[in-house]
Amino acid sequence: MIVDVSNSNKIVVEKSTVPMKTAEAIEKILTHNSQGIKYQILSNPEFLAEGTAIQDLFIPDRVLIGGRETPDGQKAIQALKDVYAHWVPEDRIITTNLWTAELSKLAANAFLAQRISSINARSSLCEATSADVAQVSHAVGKDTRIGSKFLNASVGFGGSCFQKDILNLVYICECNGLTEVANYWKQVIKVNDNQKNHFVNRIVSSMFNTVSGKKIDVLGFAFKKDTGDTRETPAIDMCKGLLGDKARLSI
Ligand SMILES: NC(=O)C1=CN([C@@H]2O[C@H](COP(=O)(O)OP(=O)(O)OC[C@H]3O[C@@H](n4cnc5c(N)ncnc54)[C@H](O)[C@@H]3O)[C@@H](O)[C@H]2O)C=CC1
Ligand SMILES: O=C(O)[C@H]1O[C@H](OP(=O)(O)OP(=O)(O)OC[C@H]2O[C@@H](n3ccc(=O)[nH]c3=O)[C@H](O)[C@@H]2O)[C@H](O)[C@@H](O)[C@@H]1O
Repeated sequence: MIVDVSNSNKIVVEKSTVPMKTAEAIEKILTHNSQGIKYQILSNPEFLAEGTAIQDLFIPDRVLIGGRETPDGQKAIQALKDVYAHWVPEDRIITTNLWTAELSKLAANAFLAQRISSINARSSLCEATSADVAQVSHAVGKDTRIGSKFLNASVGFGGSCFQKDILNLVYICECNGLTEVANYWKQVIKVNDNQKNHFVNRIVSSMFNTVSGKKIDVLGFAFKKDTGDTRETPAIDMCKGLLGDKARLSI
């Protein structure tokens, strides 16, 4: 499609979160069909979160641009950098090679998800020992090396990206023979699944070990606050668990 409408050299920017080496695949396809036109592919992953999209766009922690380490690649990077320079300070624009940019996006999401699984795993321990997980988070997060963000215990992370991106990372690890590393990341998802089951079990046990025939209202079905997005929301798994015990749900 790009080839059909291109009548001069083009820069193609990858914004979606993609498997590593997608830029290479795009480059091959475009170059193969190029009819003399030159294409530069850039990886410019999106880091916005739902609910804060506009703020994240205007004041991003960083903008990441990956491109080829050739003179043409560097020229393309500079062209995109010039666009962002209209509102993003230069020291927040990071430039790398293509593969680093693609992997950095996956790594960032995996890291965030890992923090949530870490605190959620701790929340089970807190329940077993009468410690207060919110106070543990507060105390741990005060260490500036750790930081306080993304340490809220929850019923498990949801949304369309974290699990998909970790599985993407797992796939890359397995393709490169890094089974142990793949297993490490799989564990983040396993802890998340356990957390969702644990929440259902707690509801059931607090309602005299059965929810059969009982009416339960579900408030807040989206995967997090300030969004109407229900993709991969933990509420789906919770509702399935409760329906499995024949609860009557009102959402
Ligand atoms: N939703 C978000 O807050 C963020 C999303 N992203 C990334 O941006 C990308 C898009 O995310 P969303 O807009 O949420 O997803 P979405 O599912 O709402 O939109 C994806 C679109 O791509 C189309 N599509 C899927 N496969 C295709 C194919 N093979 N060829 C052509 N079109 C195809 C779908 O029809 C759909 O319109 C994903 O890679 C996601 O990881 C990154 C940061 C934030
Ligand atoms: O690649 C993406 O799509 C985006 O994925 C996440 O953004 P998003 O999924 O919109 O939402 P988050 O705010 O990260 O929350 C994800 C899940 O983690 C949960 N969460 C978050 C923080 C926390 O402390 N505890 C916790 O359980 C939320 O409730 C939610 O279910 C990342 O935060 C964005 O940087 C990234 O661009």
